[in-house]
Amino acid sequence: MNDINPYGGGEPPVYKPFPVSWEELHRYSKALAWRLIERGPWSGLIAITRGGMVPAAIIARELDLRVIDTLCVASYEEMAQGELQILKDVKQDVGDGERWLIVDDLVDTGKTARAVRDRLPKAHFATVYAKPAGRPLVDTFVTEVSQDTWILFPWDTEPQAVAPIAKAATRPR
Ligand SMILES: O=P(O)(O)OC[C@H]1O[C@H](OP(=O)(O)OP(=O)(O)O)[C@H](O)[C@@H]1O
Ligand code: HPA
Ligand SMILES: [Mg+2]
Repeated sequence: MNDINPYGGGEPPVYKPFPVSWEELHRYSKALAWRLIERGPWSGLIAITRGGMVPAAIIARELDLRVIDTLCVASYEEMAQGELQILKDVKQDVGDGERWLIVDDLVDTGKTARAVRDRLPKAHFATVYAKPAGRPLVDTFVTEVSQDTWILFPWDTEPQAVAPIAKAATRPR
């Protein structure tokens, strides 16, 4: 198994890297929009910052939604999960969230989704990617990846040279 911790330092968690390109993210976000249009109509969309803003923009365009709000949540510092902080609440009067769509890039442990659902219990929670621990908290998603996967989003990565697999596999760690 490959292991990654692109940020270096400390005890690196061992994950399978799962790189995602802009094109893939666009395609999967559009696939999510196809699933969501059948569940509408929606009063508007709430993006969970920051990762949710990219799929939210694509979904809002596809579903022709123009009322967009944000719920600003911070939980991870690089790859380390910290204490979840709600930095800014929804500004729009959305009540219990009924007929509102919440969009995030992924659910991992489900901690973020649980905090958001506690605030907006009737809203529809949608993500592009889901790991098994968080999957029960999502109403609609597109792609499941294993819990020991780290999804590398295009905004967190840049192309760089890598050793051939044969050389990397024999290199002492
Ligand atoms: O299911 P969980 O274990 O809670 O993890 C999922 C959340 O973690 C990431 O956000 P992060 O807090 O890293 O902030 P960011 O969106 O600004 O990158 C991701 O965008 C999800 O919102
Ligand atoms: O797999 C992931 N990738 C990027 N950000 C994340 N935040 C929680 N899990 C992940
Ligand atoms: Mg996030």
